[in-house]
Amino acid sequence: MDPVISIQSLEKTYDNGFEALKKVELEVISGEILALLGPNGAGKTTLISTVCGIVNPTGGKVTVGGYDIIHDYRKTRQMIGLVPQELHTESFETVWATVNFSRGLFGLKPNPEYIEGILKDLSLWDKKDTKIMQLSGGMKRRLLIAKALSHEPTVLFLDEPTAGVDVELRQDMWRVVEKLRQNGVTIILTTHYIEEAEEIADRIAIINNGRIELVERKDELMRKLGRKQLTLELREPLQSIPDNLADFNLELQAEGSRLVYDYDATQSHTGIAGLMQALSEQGIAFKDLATRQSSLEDIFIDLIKESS
Ligand SMILES: Nc1ncnc2c1ncn2[C@@H]1O[C@H](COP(=O)(O)OP(=O)(O)OP(=O)(O)O)[C@@H](O)[C@H]1O
Repeated sequence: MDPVISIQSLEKTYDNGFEALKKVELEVISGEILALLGPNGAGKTTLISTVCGIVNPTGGKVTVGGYDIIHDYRKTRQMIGLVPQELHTESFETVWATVNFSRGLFGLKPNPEYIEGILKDLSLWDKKDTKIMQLSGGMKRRLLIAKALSHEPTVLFLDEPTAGVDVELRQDMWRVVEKLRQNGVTIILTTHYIEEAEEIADRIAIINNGRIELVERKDELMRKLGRKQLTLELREPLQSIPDNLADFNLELQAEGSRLVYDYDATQSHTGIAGLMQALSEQGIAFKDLATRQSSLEDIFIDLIKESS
């Protein structure tokens, strides 16, 4: 599959000497949704801003659609839409004028039908004549997306799109993202809500301390690193874990009334059959059982812990 963005040995050292990106390598596949995850200060915004031409790299090479972001910056910027974290203007302009103006900045002919469609998708159509300064916080976020889409980009960056937004806006956003994906737009998003990435991303990239730690298809990542837990609610509480169960990775919880077994779901022998037999030999009966698959969030936390 063709990469639409190719990042090679990308480095960014800020003026104060801080190395925010350290030889970052990443390829973004055309038409995918890539979630870029990482703790605060990991370098997510720096990476996005560099690809978008807002931050100058100090080393390496980035191409978008085959064009170099420095030598062919006009071409690459034309292809990219960026939804930043916040809108900084308190303008007297109307929503309609602002979004059309954004499109004009890219030298494109006016396309009122297209802009109308975006505003409708983002539930902003009835605010088209409202001045920006009169919009609520949530509406300003919607406007940021409309502006980013005004020039019909083929690559869209969303930096923390759902931080602090209400459920309705979140749902609207994901509906728009889904529609864009169906139209072949490539989407790169950063989020602290890992369950969101789990829901919508095709691939996950994890960045930590300015380095890409891992890039993997989401389902593959969950399969490889996902662990499972079996929880048994015991009929009678145990004081301690009996000796014949010592080989199993067990934990006693809830004052001895709950036994939790951690196992690797990818192994052909999970040990569950053996555990059941050992329990029955000990006369330990249970009244209920449940299994739980580790979430992307669990995996993420473990990976970050390991690498720091
Ligand atoms: N202009 C700057 N000058 C010096 N250091 C900077 C500058 N901008 C960012 N940094 C530092 O670079 C590192 C990466 O910042 P960046 O904003 O890219 O992280 P992030 O992953 O987006 O974090 P968050 O999740 O908090 O938004 C941080 O340690 C930050 O303090």
